[in-house]
Amino acid sequence: MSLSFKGHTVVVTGAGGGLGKAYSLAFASRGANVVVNDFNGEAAQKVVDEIVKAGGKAVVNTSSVTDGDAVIKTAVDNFGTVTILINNAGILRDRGFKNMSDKEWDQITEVHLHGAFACTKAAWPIFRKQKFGRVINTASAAGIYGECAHFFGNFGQANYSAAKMGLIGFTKTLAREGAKYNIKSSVIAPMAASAMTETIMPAEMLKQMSPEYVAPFVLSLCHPDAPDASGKLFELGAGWIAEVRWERSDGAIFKTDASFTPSAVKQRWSEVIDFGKPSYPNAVTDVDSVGKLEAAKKLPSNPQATPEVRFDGQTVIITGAGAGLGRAYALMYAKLGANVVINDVSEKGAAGVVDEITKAGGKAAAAVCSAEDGEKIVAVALEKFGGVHILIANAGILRDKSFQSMSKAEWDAVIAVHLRGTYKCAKAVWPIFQKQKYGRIVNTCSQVGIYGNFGQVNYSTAKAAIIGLTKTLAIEGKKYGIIANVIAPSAGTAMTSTVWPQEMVDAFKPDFVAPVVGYLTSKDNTETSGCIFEISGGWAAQTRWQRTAGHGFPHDSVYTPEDVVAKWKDITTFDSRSTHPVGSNETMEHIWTSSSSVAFTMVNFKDPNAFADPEDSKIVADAKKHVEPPVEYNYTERDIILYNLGVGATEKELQWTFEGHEDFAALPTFGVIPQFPCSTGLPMDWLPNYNPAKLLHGEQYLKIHAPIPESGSLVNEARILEALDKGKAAAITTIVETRDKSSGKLIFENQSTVFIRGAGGFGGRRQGKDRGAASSANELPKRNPDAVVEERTAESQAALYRLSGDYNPLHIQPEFAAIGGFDKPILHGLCSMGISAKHVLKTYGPYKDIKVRFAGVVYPGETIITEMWKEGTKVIFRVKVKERNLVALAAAAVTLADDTTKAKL
Ligand SMILES: CCCCCCC[C@@H](O)CC(=O)SCCNC(=O)CCNC(=O)[C@H](O)C(C)(C)COP(=O)(O)OP(=O)(O)OC[C@H]1O[C@@H](n2cnc3c(N)ncnc32)[C@H](O)[C@@H]1OP(=O)(O)O
Repeated sequence: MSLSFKGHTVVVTGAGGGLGKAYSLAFASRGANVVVNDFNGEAAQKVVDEIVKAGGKAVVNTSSVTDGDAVIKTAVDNFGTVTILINNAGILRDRGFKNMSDKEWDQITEVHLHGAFACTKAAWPIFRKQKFGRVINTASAAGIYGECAHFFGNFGQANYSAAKMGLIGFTKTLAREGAKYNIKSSVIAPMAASAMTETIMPAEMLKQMSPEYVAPFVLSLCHPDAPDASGKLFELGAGWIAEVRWERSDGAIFKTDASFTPSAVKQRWSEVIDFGKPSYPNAVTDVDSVGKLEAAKKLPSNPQATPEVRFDGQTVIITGAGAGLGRAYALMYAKLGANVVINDVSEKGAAGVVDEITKAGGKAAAAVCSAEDGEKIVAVALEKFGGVHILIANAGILRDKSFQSMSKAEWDAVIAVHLRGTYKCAKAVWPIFQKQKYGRIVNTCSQVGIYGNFGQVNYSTAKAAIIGLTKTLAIEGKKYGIIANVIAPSAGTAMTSTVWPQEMVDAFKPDFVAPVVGYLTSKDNTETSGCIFEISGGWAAQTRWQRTAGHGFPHDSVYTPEDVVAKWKDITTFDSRSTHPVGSNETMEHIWTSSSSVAFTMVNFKDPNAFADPEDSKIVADAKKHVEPPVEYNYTERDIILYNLGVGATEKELQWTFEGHEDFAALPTFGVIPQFPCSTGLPMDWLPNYNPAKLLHGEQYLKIHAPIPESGSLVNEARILEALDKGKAAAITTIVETRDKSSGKLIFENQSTVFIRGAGGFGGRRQGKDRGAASSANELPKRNPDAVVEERTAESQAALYRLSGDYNPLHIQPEFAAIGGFDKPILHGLCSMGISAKHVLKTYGPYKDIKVRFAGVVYPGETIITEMWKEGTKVIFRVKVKERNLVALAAAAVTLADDTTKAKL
């Protein structure tokens, strides 16, 4: 199949450079007429010239995207119609949330949201009439995850994250509204090199991150013969493409009576966030709310956590609290000891709730104004109660209309109250929360924002945008003790009564949502932040992203739209390889891997040929095909302490040996431990003359991808990466990826080489391939070491260390050691590594990867000398055994953590 766009007219906004230019050239090269929109007329003209020179047809349009009519008119005037609209124009106004100005917020909303609305709105009637239309909206990893990859060195994108996530909601509703008219809308989160990234990316990667690697996919989404991708979200870059969808936990159902309290929610919180039985909803109707409410009614009273969740002395601001959900929250907080600020535009409504609370002996004050007047509301809290600890942004309105007939005023009103109102309130409490290093925020989304809904394009966009905003707040607030979550509640309120039947309005009481909000904003919630919860009638569940493993096209040439169609299944199949990314770093890693010949992370462990090498002998090729089933590793603080002690941490170093210390943490080399149950399971008996007593640890590489949790469940996957025939010996390298069990987030990558004496002679490769940072070849600088640390190991060091998971008898049993050729048991290689890495950590601070070669044996009781040389971001080191003046660790180095990683490690 060849995908031609002859007869199509494509409008590309922001097409003077970057992605927009790449789209324009690609469409034109396949026969489409192109309107190259850019406010920079010169840049747009250059693109048009290039197209025309190549024999294509294109015209310039320099209107602002907010003047969608003018943009689309250029298409109609020049080519008679428009069939495809690529909403690509965008700007950045990055700023930490505290310092973000309203102007910076509004400018982003204006271009991304109002711009996409205006252009799509102008094209829509034409699409409907001709019964064909394609819309591509441009989101970003920043929108999906609330942050841009730290690779780009970027923090401070609350405005951009909100707008980009808003466009995902926008697309989902457009897809529903257009279905009947063959109008399909998809949304992409592309990663491509730009002026901004040029300074920090290696040249090879820059080439592969070019917009040319994004454009073919966009073409494939727009072609009439391509697979249907309407309403779908894709992440892509450097030739790697994956689909992203929502995944929801089964959640917990609570008895809907007086025992449904924040304490009851606390008691069963682990059930709410348990993804053991996930579902993949696609629409607001994909939940049996009535069934759940019925089930809730039949339950016995809810068990309560002790001590009770309370809010004594805390002040809560609730917007839109004059009725409905806001009122229910207010009554609950007041009952549990909080001072409550009741914000509402209705004076009567606010006064009524204040009265109700005061009469019941509680404390409340009214703030009668729009939610957009965040400062005024906060001023009331400060004046009446002297502070603020919790913000519930709840105010909202509906202006439902089909997209075709929605007016700009209806669009603007909903975006203003929901999105800008939420922003303004969060902005007003932020400096207070930052200063007091405490704050809780619950923002209000809706299932309509998550899944899209017919007739609510304004509402779904605003609500989705609130998800993006909240995720950024969670990220930026973390170091200040600020926790922010977003809820999608369904309850019978004045607002829903306009769209729900009365019996549902009566049944789904706002009181059945409030306790979850209470728990989320309590002191008791110290972990859950940046998450989305769907709540209705006693049921609460968490909703998160799930992403396919996707497909990475090879980089020898740019892939084509036809290639995309051929690989559609790989791109869009959700299976056991799918992940639950929570940050854009994971996207970056994926892209980085797919575009780098030396990185091995994120390999497809299920692909038996993942490490196939034409130079391998048959026996090696077969061994590499072995796929070990994933193995779990569960641990607690106790395991961390045991490990830390095993590598010489002392009772004086409480951050490593006392779980109550405020900086309690695992030493970074703990990262080699969780893989043990998995990597040691890989069969080695295919090697000739294999004798486990002759096995020595040869090399180790550890990369730490994410902060090490203090406890948890991790899942390991292991494969043989390389098998070298060293003649007399075999050098076998395994690769293990260790992920967080619930989020799927990559935490560690290990590459371990074992040297098995007497097991060579099986043929094939003798020298290893370049494994990038994992390769061992560090020349020692020709100067004296910059730092030296000495530490005597204990006679019992190996006996203690082995309890962390390496039970090899070589380290404890004299007879076994004798078979291995040693007079007495030897120290674990990884124990020596852990001790010396601790020296590096104490001298130079945290690092994000480490590699060593075990060059000589260390015996327990001997003294380790770590010599260090700082070379830029690397610390090269060598370990000697003092008593025998022998090198034990050679070719050793760490890469120091940059500032961003440091904050996270
Ligand atoms: C979690 C994942 C699983 C991990 C399981 C680990 C289980 C643990 O319980 C086991 C341990 O902890 S053992 C203790 C730690 N290790 C040691 O003490 C080994 C110390 N090293 C040695 O004795 C020698 O270097 C020795 C014996 C390794 C090599 O010495 P020689 O035989 O003299 O080799 P040499 O002549 O110098 O070189 C031959 C070829 O081999 C390559 N090579 C050398 N040292 C290597 C090493 N450490 N790792 C990998 N390759 C190594 C050389 O480059 C050379 O290659 P070529 O011939 O192609 O040039």
